Amino acid sequence: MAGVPATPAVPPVGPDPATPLPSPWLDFTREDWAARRNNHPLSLTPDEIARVSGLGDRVDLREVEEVYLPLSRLLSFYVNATAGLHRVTTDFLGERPAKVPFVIGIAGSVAVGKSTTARILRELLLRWPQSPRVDLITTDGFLRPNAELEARGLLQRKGFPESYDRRALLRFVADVKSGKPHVEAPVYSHLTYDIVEGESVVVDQPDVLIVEGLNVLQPATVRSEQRARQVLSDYFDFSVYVDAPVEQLREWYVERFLRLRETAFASPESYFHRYAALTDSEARETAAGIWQRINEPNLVKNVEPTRDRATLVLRKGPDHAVTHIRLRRL
Ligand SMILES: Nc1ncnc2c1ncn2[C@@H]1O[C@H](COP(=O)(O)OP(=O)(O)O)[C@@H](O)[C@H]1O
Ligand SMILES: CC(C)(COP(=O)(O)O)[C@@H](O)C(=O)NCCC(=O)O
Repeated sequence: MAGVPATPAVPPVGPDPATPLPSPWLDFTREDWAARRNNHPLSLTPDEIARVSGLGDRVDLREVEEVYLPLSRLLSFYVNATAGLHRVTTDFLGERPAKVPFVIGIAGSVAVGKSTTARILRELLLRWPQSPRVDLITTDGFLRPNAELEARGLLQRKGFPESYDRRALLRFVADVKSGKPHVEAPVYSHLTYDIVEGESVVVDQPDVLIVEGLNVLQPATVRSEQRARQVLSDYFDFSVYVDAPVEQLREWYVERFLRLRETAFASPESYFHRYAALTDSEARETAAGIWQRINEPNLVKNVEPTRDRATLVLRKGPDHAVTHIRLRRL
């Protein structure tokens, strides 16, 4: 028997929950990204080669030219465009334009290369007329002193969000961003493994401030932060997450530890002086233990979940070579 024609399905009202949202990202292979240089022919000047080489003999100049130089170009466009936005807003308000620094956040795991990325970008940003003064700050200066961490049972949680004075960090960046002169930040020593009492660094109305640290893209987690309704990244004009597979990170951490054993740990002043006498295999085991106890759990729980909040993700493979780049377009 011929069946009764089925009632046509009524399409649901509103977006189909099964339809994926458009991706907010533009994805580039390293080759695609390097080809951006064709639109903006760029090469390192002899001066830049000298300054970047001074950052460490392991930094590959071709990598700098193909990956970081185009990024510094893109950043210089953002700095210009942001200054333009600021100008129209002050015009609209009838206010006198004040100098407002462009703030860049750099996030990622311990040992991924945040400090190196920050230092390379600082050197390269200096070439653009928009950014003659670039200051760099690391968030380790806002770690709580060891005595306080110990009293709170947090000495084995260095680098976790709760080990920082996040309110002081937020205030510091807010002050710099508001154009305040002479803003001071505390200083952390990797040698003594503690805050250096009585020492500070001063940031004095730069054109660009780079803020580098594990947790710079952290959302509000504790109640007092949720009440304050402000987080550090609210003050960022651009942010970079430096990314790499966890096995690779573990290896870089262990390698760096082995190198430090021959250099910094050898100093009697070093908190880790006792590690200087370790054999190779003992040193590897010690480093892998610290990685597994502290840095990897922090990466998994607190750092990596912030990756998608960044404006740009640099994904690295072996030898710190950047293999993929994602740029937020929405
Ligand atoms: N682009 C790079 N090229 C070569 N080596 C790098 C690069 N970035 C970082 N490294 C090396 O990797 C290690 C970790 O880098 P570092 O910048 O100290 O990491 P983080 O600040 O994220 O802990 C260091 O030994 C550094 O010399
Ligand atoms: C100092 C750090 C917390 C990094 O701080 P950051 O500048 O990213 O805020 C980290 O490098 C560290 O020392 N972690 C403790 C575990 C370890 O000894 O590796």
